[in-house]
Amino acid sequence: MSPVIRIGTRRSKLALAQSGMMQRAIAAAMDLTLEQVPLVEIVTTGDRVQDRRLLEIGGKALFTKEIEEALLDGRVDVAVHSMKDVPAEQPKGLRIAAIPEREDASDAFISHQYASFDDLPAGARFGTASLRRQAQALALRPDLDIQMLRGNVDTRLKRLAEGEFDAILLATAGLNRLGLSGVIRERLSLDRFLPAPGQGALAIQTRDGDEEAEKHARWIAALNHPMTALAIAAERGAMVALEGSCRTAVGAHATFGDGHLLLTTEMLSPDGSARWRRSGTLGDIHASDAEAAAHTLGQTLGHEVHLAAGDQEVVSG
Ligand SMILES: NCc1[nH]cc(CCC(=O)O)c1CC(=O)O
Repeated sequence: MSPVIRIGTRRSKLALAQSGMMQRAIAAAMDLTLEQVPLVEIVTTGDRVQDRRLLEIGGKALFTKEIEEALLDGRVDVAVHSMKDVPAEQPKGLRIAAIPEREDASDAFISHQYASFDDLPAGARFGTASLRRQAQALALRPDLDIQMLRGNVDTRLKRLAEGEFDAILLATAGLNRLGLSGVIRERLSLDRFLPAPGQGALAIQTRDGDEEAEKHARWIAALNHPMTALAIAAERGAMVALEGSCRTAVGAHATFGDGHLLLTTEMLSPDGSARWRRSGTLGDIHASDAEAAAHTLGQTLGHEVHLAAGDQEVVSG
């Protein structure tokens, strides 16, 4: 049987786990076989370059660019991304057709010797390449020795196992999707380690335009989880307002309670010595324009954080 929808994916284990989940969901929703929804592996610059901070080689679009090119040329019909890695602006001709239900948004603490973040001894070697995780860790524990740690999840766990670090942080969602939740020593509180905007969620991207592509987008829309999409709209609104520079440590997380969407967003100085945070709520979450309102809430709070940080030195290096 010939393919009906081809899914472009990075070939890291995490990307394959995530796109495999979506392959099964799409096949089930459309009553297709898995062979009719094949995975097409694409190597991205972000996968090839493992030794420098992403922002030094051009930012997070490096994980999505080659896949988006394949989508635009019609080599694939759908792309599955970690929401966290999707830049604020969609390239012309592409759109996010669905945001499935979010996994756990938290960060996970992983260590062989220490059971929790608070158990780390003075000067412990703490591996991360994320400015946000670095700043949040230093805000609580300025004594930590932050060390550069890039690479996919397996590489990071291997380097921890080899004794290069005392502890590392990884997204809980990625570990859960890989069946590696057993390595987690502590699920960090969302309050102390406010996640990256979109952490734990996936984005299903499609092409605009021709009738075939529109048909795919309508099918894919069945996988959208409206409450997740609303939370993501708010978090990404904050991200847009805060990302004046890619050298900032930014967190944003939205949750639901009492019929309200609650958003918290923050920016930190890279050394964690300063932290600016705002929270706000959106009441009418079932209104037809709720997503736009959530995005506006995010932008407003992000802007307030930006103003509060003012001319402070939030840029390192
Ligand atoms: N930047 C890499 C990346 N992009 C998405 C995830 C995890 C999965 C997710 O957040 O949904 C990870 C790895 C990590 O931060 O541990």
